[in-house]
Amino acid sequence: MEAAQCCEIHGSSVLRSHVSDQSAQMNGPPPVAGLVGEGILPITDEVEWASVSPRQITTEEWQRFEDYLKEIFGALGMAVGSAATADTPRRFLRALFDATSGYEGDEKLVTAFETECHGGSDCRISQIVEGPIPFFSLCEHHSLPFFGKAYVGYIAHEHILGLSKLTRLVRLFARRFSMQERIGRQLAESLQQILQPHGVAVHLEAVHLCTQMRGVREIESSTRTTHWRGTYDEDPQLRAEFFTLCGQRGLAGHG
Ligand SMILES: Nc1nc2c(ncn2[C@@H]2O[C@H](COP(=O)(O)OP(=O)(O)OP(=O)(O)O)[C@@H](O)[C@H]2O)c(=O)[nH]1
Ligand SMILES: [Zn+2]
Repeated sequence: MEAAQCCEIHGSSVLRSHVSDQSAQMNGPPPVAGLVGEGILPITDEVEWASVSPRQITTEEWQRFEDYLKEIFGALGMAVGSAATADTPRRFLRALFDATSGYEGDEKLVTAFETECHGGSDCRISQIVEGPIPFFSLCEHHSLPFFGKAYVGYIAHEHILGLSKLTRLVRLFARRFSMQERIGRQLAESLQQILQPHGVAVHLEAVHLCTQMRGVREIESSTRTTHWRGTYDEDPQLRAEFFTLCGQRGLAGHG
């Protein structure tokens, strides 16, 4: 289905972003890094994704956190101090820091290309759908993982995004303490802002360990969320086509 009035690729890079270096992340105390603010991203010709509130953990704080964890793990029953567990607090902290790297932004996130859409009926483009994009997040209620697949679609107007940037955008928002609904909303809102497309569609399927390994201990169900903007909001046929393009790959983690 031809979904909207639009475009062919014109070819110039028009949007760029910048954020701090993350290369030292896995090697001990984390570097100072920028924090992308909650919600909508500021989009201008020179996109700045960073520097809202740096994540700063000093060497002293890092050591203190390791000590807290050693005490907690020990109280829970871990044989702390054995050859196998001596570094567990440090590993755990690093893993948490890595899992929340979305707060630091992504310096390679935004490269968009101009299209030739001028809104005329002779200028049309169909849906662009990327997925499944695997993601991992931590629920902010229990700090336990939830993970699954994201599908992101849009109908371009004057700009399209480099395909890899859709994956980067999913990970930017997922790799934080979050909620599934928020990740979907942030994806929809940021794409709307970056590209000002005719429409945006976001579908997430995930399983939440906080409902599987504890609490209700429900291991069969998954959680599916959708967010629609623009033409998707108005057109059920477009939404149906989006799901067809997603391929109905099955439940999170099995697709
Ligand atoms: N809507 C939504 N809820 C979530 C998400 N992640 C976790 N939750 C829910 O957050 C709720 C927190 O509820 P509480 O009653 O405060 O916590 P709890 O006592 O641990 O609740 P139970 O998990 O039911 O045992 C739970 O129902 C979780 O299932 C999410 O991404 N979206
Ligand atoms: Zn939870």
